[in-house]
Amino acid sequence: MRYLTAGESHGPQLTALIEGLPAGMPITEEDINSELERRQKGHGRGRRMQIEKDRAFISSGVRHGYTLGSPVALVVENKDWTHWTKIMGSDPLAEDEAEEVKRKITRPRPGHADLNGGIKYGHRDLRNVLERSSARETTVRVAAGAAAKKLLSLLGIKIASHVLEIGGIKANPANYKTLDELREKTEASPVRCFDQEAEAKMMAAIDDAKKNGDSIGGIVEVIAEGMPVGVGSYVHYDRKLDAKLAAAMVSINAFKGVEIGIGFEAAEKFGSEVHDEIAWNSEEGYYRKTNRLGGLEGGMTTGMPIVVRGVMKPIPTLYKPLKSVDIDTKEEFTASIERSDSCAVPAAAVVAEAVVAWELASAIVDQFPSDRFDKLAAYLEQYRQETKEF
Ligand SMILES: Cc1cc2nc3c(=O)[nH]c(=O)nc-3n(C[C@H](O)[C@H](O)[C@H](O)COP(=O)(O)O)c2cc1C
Ligand SMILES: C=C(O[C@@H]1CC(C(=O)O)=C[C@@H](OP(=O)(O)O)[C@H]1O)C(=O)O
Repeated sequence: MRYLTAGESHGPQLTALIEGLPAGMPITEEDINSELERRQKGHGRGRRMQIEKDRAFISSGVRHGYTLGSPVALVVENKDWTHWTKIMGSDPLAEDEAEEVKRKITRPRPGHADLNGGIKYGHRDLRNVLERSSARETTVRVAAGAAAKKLLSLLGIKIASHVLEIGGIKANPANYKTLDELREKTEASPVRCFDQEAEAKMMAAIDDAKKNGDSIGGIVEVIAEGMPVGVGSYVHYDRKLDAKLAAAMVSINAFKGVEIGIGFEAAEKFGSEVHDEIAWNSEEGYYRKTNRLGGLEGGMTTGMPIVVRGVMKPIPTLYKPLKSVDIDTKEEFTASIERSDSCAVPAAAVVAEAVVAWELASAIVDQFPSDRFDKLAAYLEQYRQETKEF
């Protein structure tokens, strides 16, 4: 399975084009819209989120609520577009109006793609870079992820995400019995945090950063339960599922690191404290007595919950701006900004959930017979039984 996205932050629309969803899988716009709504929430978001009301339109590949096996295209309109029709229009501009219409940007923002992208593509108007490098694109990544989540849920695989840390405030380890309970608690939290004490402190930290014209980052965690054993492969570097998950997480705007299972903590432990002992019973088949390796060994699923964490750097656009250099005059300047998020970690947790869902669904579709959804579901059921008795 694969997907591409298109669209500029202030252009008319964003699109995700998905190939490989099995035919005959039930899906509705509501399945996608509920995920889009989750991504828009979170304490610390800026004024843009008050303008947008993200809704997906399924423009192809689905008929009467079922996938056709043909490419699925998902379109989300940018409501802000109405304010940018001239600035972002595709029609050529008359020479005398060009400069004033374009809202040309010659001042690259530290921490953004502006300068590198301008140099690479030869754009002296850095708007041509920032329009696409903006995290607005994560809207349609979440839309594609929603289709993947639907496939997973129909195959009995659950996925959830939550925030572990914001601006140095750490949540106590989430203590939950089921993923549904984790989800219920974190959905109700303005920072998607299970620990209510930490939640209050995180919100205060976001408010403080905003008051000081600054921004903060944090850590999110994604957990998926119910993956069959042996998804992914050890035989080639590019078939290892842990590698795909790591790439997917770091591909999210502002994500700078990934951990699987106990992650970096493994560096300070003995092997006997890290590796998960293997056991078997007739009900579950093989299982691990612990899950410190986060459901992945040798680039394949173990059948235990998949646990992936990602770290998001603080948002780069600051009301207390950093210094940079104007690419036309080469003079130093201090940037002035109109609007920005001060913390988008809660929203990024939803994006992380979407990209992990995509990689898991994709690995399943690529590994098992999947032209037809009913055949895939039946095959997977049989495979699960076989792996239990192996
Ligand atoms: C959900 C989300 C919202 C974001 N909002 C902003 C924002 O309002 N302002 C900003 O400067 N960066 C924001 N970012 C981060 C930038 O898009 C990102 O740092 C930039 O494109 C450079 O990419 P890099 O940090 O991955 O190198 C956001 C990221 C995510 C995931
Ligand atoms: C629009 C979204 O996030 C945007 C991501 C973003 C950036 O630089 O990444 C900058 C801001 O956009 P604008 O420049 O229009 O104020 C955020 O609002 C979104 O998440 O839907």
